[in-house]
Amino acid sequence: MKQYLALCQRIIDEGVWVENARTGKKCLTVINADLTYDVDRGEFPLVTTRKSFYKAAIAEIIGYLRGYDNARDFRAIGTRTWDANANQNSDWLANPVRKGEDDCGFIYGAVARNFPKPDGGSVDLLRKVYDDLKNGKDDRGEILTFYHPGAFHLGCLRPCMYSHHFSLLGDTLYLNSTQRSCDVPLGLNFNMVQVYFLLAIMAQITGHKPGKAYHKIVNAHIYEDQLELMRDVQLKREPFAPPTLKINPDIKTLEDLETWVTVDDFEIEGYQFHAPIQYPFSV
Ligand SMILES: Nc1nc(=O)c2c([nH]1)NC[C@@H]1CN(c3ccc(C(=O)N[C@@H](CCC(=O)O)C(=O)O)cc3)CN21
Ligand SMILES: O=c1ccn([C@H]2C[C@H](O)[C@@H](COP(=O)(O)O)O2)c(=O)[nH]1
Repeated sequence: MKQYLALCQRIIDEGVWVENARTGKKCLTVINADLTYDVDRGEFPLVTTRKSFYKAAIAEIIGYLRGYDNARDFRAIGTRTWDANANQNSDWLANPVRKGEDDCGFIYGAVARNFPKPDGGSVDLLRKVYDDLKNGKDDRGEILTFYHPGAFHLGCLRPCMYSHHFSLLGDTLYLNSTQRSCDVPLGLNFNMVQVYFLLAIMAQITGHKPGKAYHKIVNAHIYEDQLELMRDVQLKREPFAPPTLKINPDIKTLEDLETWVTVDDFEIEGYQFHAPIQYPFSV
């Protein structure tokens, strides 16, 4: 939480205004931030200086792991985060590949679970990483990537947190996640939860202890219409101690995650938070 607030303050102190053509808004921007989550100590990086909807963040990443490609499926598992990008982005609405209401196209997990090979067919990247880790193997390339520059025209948005690289040291699992673009007031609130969650759940279903998760952000920004709320409201509040995430111990395999798991298999203990803040969202 302290590192989150420090990043917000750094953007305000050192950020540079950058025009963004896609949203038509200016963003106060810094380049490069490195966050570390102590998954081994169970410190869940949930924002406490406003109420955070962590179940929606978990639902979103479960949707990625399942390879979802439409906002309806994301809603059914507990998040509305893809509604706007699927249905309100004018470039996407005009794209002939869009399959109608709620379609997101070829994005995130839909790419990773069915990554096209240049010589034909596709690879399921998550299955490869999972099978290797479950067998105690780390070939120094246990990478789940959502990034396929040759397929950007087939989806409503390029992935932001686009790469998750797992490593085994003895029986401890580590994760390095990389994010190219980060909406710090809204998106990062979710992305911190997701990086922690991904290491914790992969450790559980592959039978390892979780170590640290390292989260690299390249372009970290605050949109012009979010600045006042961040500077004058959220940053004036004192953070609380981090809560703990409890994961249903019956989740034992990737198949469990793909089939019966819901957001109610994840609960937090000891979450103290300040009042919600509604930040504007840019499509
Ligand atoms: N501009 C922008 N920022 C993002 O963070 C973002 C995108 N676009 N597009 C793709 C996904 C969608 N994400 C989202 C979308 C909405 C919220 C959001 O509205 N969060 C609210 C309420 C969540 C709830 O009630 O469940 C919040 O206060 O955190 C967060 C992340 C993250 N990504
Ligand atoms: O997980 C996510 C997904 C998206 N974002 C933010 C980062 C940017 O503000 C927009 C994406 O816009 P681009 O023009 O494609 O960079 O969404 C996020 O923070 N986290």
